[in-house]
Amino acid sequence: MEILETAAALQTLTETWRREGRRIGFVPTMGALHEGHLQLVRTAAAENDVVVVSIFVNPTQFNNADDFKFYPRTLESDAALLQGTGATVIFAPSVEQMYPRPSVVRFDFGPLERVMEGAKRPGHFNGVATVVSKLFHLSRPHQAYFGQKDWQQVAVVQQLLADLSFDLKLVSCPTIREEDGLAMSSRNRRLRPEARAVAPRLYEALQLTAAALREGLSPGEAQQQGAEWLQQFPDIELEYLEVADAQTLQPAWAGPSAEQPLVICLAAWLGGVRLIDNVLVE
Ligand SMILES: Nc1ncnc2c1ncn2[C@@H]1O[C@H](COP(=O)(O)OP(=O)(O)OP(=O)(O)O)[C@@H](O)[C@H]1O
Ligand SMILES: CC(C)(CO)[C@@H](O)C(=O)[O-]
Ligand code: BAL
Repeated sequence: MEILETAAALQTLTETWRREGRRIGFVPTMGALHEGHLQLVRTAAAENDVVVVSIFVNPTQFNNADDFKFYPRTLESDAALLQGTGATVIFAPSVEQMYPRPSVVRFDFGPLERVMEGAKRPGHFNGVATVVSKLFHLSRPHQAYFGQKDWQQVAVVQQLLADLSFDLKLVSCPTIREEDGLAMSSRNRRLRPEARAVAPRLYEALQLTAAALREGLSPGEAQQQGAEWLQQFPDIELEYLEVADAQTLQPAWAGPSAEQPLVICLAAWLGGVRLIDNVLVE
């Protein structure tokens, strides 16, 4: 499995693949790979002829300098993990390759990014949309694979595809969890043991909130119950826990229905590490 480091090299390769009529799957990542990423790659390999996996810690989507600085970078072990998953090529560019000059185009996703991750991480989705657009142009995928752990990101990228008429399909894949329920995340490896021990409570809080909704509590009441339950864990500093329409991500006013599935999303700090998770309530 080759590692390409320049935009030109990837473009040449994907141009050839397109000419040969090969179906291209694409999995964008920021590296520090875990089983969640590997599942995306395996799915992409099963549904396409060739698979590009990008590994790039994208500076423009970080609004916190320390988060960017301490984001794990483990290219060598990532390449080893990808062996046998069906990845054809790794694209691991430098910042200069991706941003030969500072980008000035700005994306505004309206109400979609005025909530949750968009509200708490100003500029985050502009950075995601910028880099994802560039990566789509370079990898020329027929299908791109994203994880539902980043539910809002999937909604934003769907909007991006529609607004800019990208000719590719977004495939969103289920969240892969540790045995104790914690959503796999590259940032988990930065958790200190005390924080790691309490981290599964995040998923438990989401499940409790989902159960409250199913029992007939209003979204507001269920949300409050989930947030209050988390208060018993002093190592968890909740940033938000929100019950939202699963499509529009706007705050939900009624319980789940066939027409309006809901998503419960949260973000929390555990000893300096910020984690997110969500569950769908249909
Ligand atoms: N546990 C998971 N299950 C399924 N997909 C996942 C999981 N974790 C991440 N992904 C997906 O992998 C892709 C790359 O994500 P990324 O490299 O940011 O990993 P990450 O583990 O989410 O890291 P972090 O949350 O610490 O930034 C995204 O589409 C993301 O949604
Ligand atoms: C899609 C992505 C690779 C863009 O940098 C990133 O936001 C991520 O890892 O989810
Ligand atoms: N998985 C989302 C990337 C980020 O947190 O910046």
